[in-house]
Amino acid sequence: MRIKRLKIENIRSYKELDLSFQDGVTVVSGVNGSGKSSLLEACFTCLFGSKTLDKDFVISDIIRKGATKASITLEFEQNGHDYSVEQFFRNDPEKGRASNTGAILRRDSEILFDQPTRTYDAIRSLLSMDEEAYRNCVYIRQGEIDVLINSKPKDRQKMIDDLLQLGKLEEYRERASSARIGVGRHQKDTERRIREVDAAVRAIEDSNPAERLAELRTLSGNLEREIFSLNEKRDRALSLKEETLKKIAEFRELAARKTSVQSQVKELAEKKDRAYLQIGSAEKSIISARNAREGILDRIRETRSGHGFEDGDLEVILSGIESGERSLRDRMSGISKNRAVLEKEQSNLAESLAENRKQLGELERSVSQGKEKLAGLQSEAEAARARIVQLEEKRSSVIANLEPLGLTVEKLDNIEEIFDLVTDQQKNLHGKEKELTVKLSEIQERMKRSGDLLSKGKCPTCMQDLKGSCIEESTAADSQKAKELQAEMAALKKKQESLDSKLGRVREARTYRNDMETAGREIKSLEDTIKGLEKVGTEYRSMIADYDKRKEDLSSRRSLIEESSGGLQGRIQVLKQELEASEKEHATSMKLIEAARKVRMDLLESDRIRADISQTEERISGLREMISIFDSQIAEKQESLREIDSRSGGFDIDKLQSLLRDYEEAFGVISSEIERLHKERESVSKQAGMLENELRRLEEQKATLGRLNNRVEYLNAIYADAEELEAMYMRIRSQLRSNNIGALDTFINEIFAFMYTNNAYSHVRLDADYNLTVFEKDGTSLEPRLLSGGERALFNLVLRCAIYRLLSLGVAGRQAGLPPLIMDEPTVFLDRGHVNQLIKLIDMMRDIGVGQILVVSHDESLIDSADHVFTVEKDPVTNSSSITAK
Ligand SMILES: Nc1ncnc2c1ncn2[C@@H]1O[C@H](COP(=O)(O)OP(=O)(O)OP(=O)(O)O)[C@@H](O)[C@H]1O
Ligand SMILES: [Zn+2]
Repeated sequence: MRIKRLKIENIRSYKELDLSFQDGVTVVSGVNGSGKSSLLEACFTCLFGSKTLDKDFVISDIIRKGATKASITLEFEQNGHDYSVEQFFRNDPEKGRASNTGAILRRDSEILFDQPTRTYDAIRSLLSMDEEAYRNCVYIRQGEIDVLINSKPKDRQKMIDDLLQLGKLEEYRERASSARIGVGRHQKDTERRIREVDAAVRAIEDSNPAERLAELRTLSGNLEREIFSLNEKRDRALSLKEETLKKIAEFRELAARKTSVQSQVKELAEKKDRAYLQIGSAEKSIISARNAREGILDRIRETRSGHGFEDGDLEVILSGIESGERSLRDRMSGISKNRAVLEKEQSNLAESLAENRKQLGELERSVSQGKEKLAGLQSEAEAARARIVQLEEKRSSVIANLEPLGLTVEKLDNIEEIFDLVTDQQKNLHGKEKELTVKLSEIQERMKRSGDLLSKGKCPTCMQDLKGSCIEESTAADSQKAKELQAEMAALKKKQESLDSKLGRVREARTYRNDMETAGREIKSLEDTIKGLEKVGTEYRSMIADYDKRKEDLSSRRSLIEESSGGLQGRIQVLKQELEASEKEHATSMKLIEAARKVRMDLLESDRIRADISQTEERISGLREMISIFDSQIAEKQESLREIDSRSGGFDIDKLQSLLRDYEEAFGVISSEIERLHKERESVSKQAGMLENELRRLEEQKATLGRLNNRVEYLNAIYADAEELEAMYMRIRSQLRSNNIGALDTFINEIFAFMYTNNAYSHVRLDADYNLTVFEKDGTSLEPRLLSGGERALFNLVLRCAIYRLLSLGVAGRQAGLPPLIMDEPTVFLDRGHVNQLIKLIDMMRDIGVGQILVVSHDESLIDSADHVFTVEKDPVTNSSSITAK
């Protein structure tokens, strides 16, 4: 086993640590309390989990104070594989609970186990040691240096046996022993079973089951025979009973038949009565039919003589009358048709007459309208002419008015130009007047201001005297100018007045011109109107003449129509008379036809009645026949009644019924006896079945007995084998042990001689019972516990190194996994000389193949001789340990 790496989180004084280990001797040094032992403990705890805790320690002690989670990971090599163990811890200070929450074992990075107990078992078998062996051999804790020496030989023996794999042999021996004991138990069980089965077999055989079975079978045969004879008796009783029943049934059937035949006879008699009644009513109906027929024949004779056809075939007569009537009807319809044609013609004439009258009326209306219109037109033309005359007069009065204005008719054409000219001149004069007014008012204003100043006498600004100044002069000029302007203004006014009067005349002339123009236009339009009116008047006149002509035509046509209408009327009258005559004739022939048809109907009726009568007579004779059939049937039935009476006379029904009761009782008694015997037979066969079962069981038990005897023999053989095996394991172990003890004794003495530098003791002995004895030079023997502290430490080292040497020889394949040697403060009790020897011993251990040696020590020479040094320090501030490797 080679430790390669250790990782710590929150264990004891370590907050965190990741440390690699090398081969060879590593010395761990540091001041007290720096964390050296904690490092070794961490390795130990990582391998064996919470099993490493001493009785005074709990899990929360190894978790760093204040932390709630902690873990340790140890990587190591064993038998060519890389292993890693991880342990997880959790602390809950509030609940005061801490636990090992998980453990994972990996081989070559693959998880093998992930649960603390499984991991613990796996590590134990992988290292071939438990935590105790590890602590006693691999890892010597501080202060536990003499445990191996001080322990009882028995414990020492167990421990060394374990390390040397002798424990396995003991295990096998124990297994063989418990197998032997198990087999022994089986033997005993089986033997007890044999005794039980044997007793059961004997008990069955003692009760004689075969004999009992034979007895029961005989009994069963007797019962069978008895049942058979009773069954025969019962069958007889049954057949007698059935016979009697049959007779009773026969009697009952005859009685039923009699009743049915009697009711049939009654029914037939009733039917016969009904037939007689029917015959009576039929004969009555025949008499009344004959009377009715006589009546009808009388009526026929009467009608014939009344209409004159007493004799002759009725059909021939009727068809003669009917053909006469048809030709008469044809003629009548011919006349009616002709008459209708004529009447139509006449109504046509009346219509055209009415049309003619209407047209004439219309024409007359048009003529009178035309004349009225014509008169209106003429008066309109008259009025227009009068108006023209009026207008002419007005025109000549206008012309007369022009002269006083100094104008002629010709000049009126230019009156607009004249008007424009005069207006322009007037505007011009207005402009000049305004100019003059402005100038005049300016001057007058100036003159007023100067007058005011002059009246004050002095200039208000410069106080100069105004008399004789320029102002006086200009005021005089202004008044001169004002006079001139006023004169000019007066002239202008005069001119304006003359222009105004001229404009008045021109305006007047303009209205005259307008009047003349309007009158001219009106005259022109009036003349047009008159022309139009005259034209329309001519049209009307010719239209009226036209109408007059058409009126004449219409009147002449009218007289023509009236004439032909008179002719038609005459012809219609003639046709009417003809029709009346025909109708009379027709009515007579219709009456004749009616009478003949009535006779025909009566004849048919009389025939029908005659047929009815003969039918009824037939029915009567049928009914009579039926009555005679009924009579013969009744006679038949009465015959069979007599027969039934004679047959039923042989039965005594009371006797039959008492017999039936007797038979039934006998049947019941026999049946219950049979039932009882059946039950008895059943119980017998049940008992026989039980006995048969018992016999079968006897056979089975005998077979079981045979099997059990075989098994006991087999178990005896196995028991002997197990006993032999147990003894063999014991022999092998003690042989190996004595061999090992011999070797161990030799190594102990060799190493002791090497280590021990004083001269007191000669040698040591380890006997077959693992007792250790030390001998002085003079041969005196001492127990190790009597040695001094330093001597005990020395002995312990010697013993352990001897065991390592033995292991290194490869006991039971152990060699490959030789564990590291771990020592915590081994020099404590040693003097200088022995410390030096320890250094040499360590070298020797490395030479025999202990790959890793881990020593906690302050000793300088030990540190100097180390291959590697770990220096451990604890930071006083964080209270956390750390390690530096050299
Ligand atoms: N659960 C814990 N939490 C925190 N610190 C702890 C815990 N258990 C122990 N310690 C501290 O760990 C420190 C290191 O102890 P350790 O036994 O490893 O010291 P050491 O280096 O072996 O000293 P010595 O030379 O005296 O043997 C101690 O100072 C102790 O107070
Ligand atoms: Zn002035």
